[in-house]
Amino acid sequence: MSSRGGFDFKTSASGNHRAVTDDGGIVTLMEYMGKGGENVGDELVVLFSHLEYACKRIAALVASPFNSTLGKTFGAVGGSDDRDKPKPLDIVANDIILSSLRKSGKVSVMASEEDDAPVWLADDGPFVVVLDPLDGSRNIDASIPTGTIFGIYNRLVELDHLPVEEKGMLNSLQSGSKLVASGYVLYSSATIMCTSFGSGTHAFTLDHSTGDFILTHPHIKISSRGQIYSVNDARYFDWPEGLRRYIDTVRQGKGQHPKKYSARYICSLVADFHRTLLYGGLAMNPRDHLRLVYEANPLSFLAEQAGGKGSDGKGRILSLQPVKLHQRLPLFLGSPDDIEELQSYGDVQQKVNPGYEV
Ligand SMILES: O=P(O)(O)OC[C@H]1O[C@](O)(COP(=O)(O)O)[C@@H](O)[C@@H]1O
Repeated sequence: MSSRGGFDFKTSASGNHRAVTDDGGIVTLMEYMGKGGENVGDELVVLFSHLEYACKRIAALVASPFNSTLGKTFGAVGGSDDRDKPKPLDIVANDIILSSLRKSGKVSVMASEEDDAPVWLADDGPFVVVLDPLDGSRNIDASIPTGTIFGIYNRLVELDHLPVEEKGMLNSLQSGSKLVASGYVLYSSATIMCTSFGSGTHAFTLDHSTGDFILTHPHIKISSRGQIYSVNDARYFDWPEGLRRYIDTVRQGKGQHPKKYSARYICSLVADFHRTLLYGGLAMNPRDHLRLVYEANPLSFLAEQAGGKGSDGKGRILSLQPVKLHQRLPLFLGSPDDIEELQSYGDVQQKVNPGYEV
């Protein structure tokens, strides 16, 4: 048994850790963040308690028998013709999170993949939240896993004097290296919140009987190499030469790691990344598709905190300065040695993007 952050960690025969209190009890997310654990500060705890509540509502919604109607895309929402139509689930998820963050009083601005511009919430909110409320929502009707991705920054107080629109935008365009915390919530057979406050990556599993997120995966360590690559393989003929050579090499077991790699692709970023964190290897989307602010930065932060890497195929994601809120880029996440080997092929970013239909 070892001790970290005020809690003891028991190691099972399989090598997994489980956090326990002195009296053998379990550790909830709120306890872990609080004074007996990481002590991240009361304001962040309040923010997380609201985010946690919102994500539990989304978890219930994606598992609801009524979401087969809710999940359908009805085109633009908001016009008078749309008044009685159900909203797509990613818009509903966005509304749920916005309302929770507003109630927390701890968020000055929220920038969401679903909104054209950041939404200013409270002048004195200490934090900025960027998020993708329901990634992978195209999978909902087949009950394939989806997820919420979020990043949290401090409000830049030196910008307080600027007009709301301007300071909202500049606060939301902070570099990933300034993240205070980030995370995702995976809605799958289990609902899992995986998060980092800058000292390791930890996953908490929702206990539906109590409504608490329980620490189940403290200090996740991604293996230096894996044996799995995750990519939309049907795009092979649109890939650049370097990426084709890399994938051809590792699937034949002729790479630096002399093992034949296997392919896995759920086409739901949170699920593909979660598997990669736990099993190692690479999760990638080589075309300009995923968003720097809402997806690449928060997930790269988690990858690095677990000992892995987040790259755009050339260099470190967290060192990039976002210039546009909805900026898209190629994304490669995973085991450090696998990412380095991939980058050594040079030409791995997909330049052509012909507009795929599925
Ligand atoms: O079509 P591709 O290139 O395989 O992209 C799939 C990726 O797109 C996503 O569905 C996100 O796309 P959206 O932001 O358009 O929903 C990810 O969950 C998934 O990893």
